[in-house]
Amino acid sequence: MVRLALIAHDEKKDDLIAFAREYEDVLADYDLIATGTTGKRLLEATDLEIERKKSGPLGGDLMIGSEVAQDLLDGIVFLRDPLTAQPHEPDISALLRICDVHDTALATNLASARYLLEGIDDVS
Ligand SMILES: O=C(CO)COP(=O)(O)O
Repeated sequence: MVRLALIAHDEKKDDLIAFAREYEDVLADYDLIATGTTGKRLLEATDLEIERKKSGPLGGDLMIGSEVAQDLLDGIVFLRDPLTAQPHEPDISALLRICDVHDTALATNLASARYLLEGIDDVS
């Protein structure tokens, strides 16, 4: 089964929720994980089952990065806020880097997130 991580910074959480609602039928067939607050918001807004990790600033990005390092994840949709400095920027960079190390599909905006979902069935 496809295992996908969903993450959004605060300014992007509404966008991710709208995206998850739009693709809810597709996402319902996936094994989903999310960082803490993103997961909470998605659980409230959809009927999806989601395994919640720690909140991003408390290590959630690193927990998801650990799954990437173990080749447990097929892809990540990570809607970053490019206009706001994040206190845990090193953790974010680590997650992006380990995706490149392991050639794990990573979408950081809605346009690429659509491509990722449309293509992920083919590669998994
Ligand atoms: O900060 C995040 C990603 O870097 C997301 O964390 P939350 O989903 O807990 O807000």
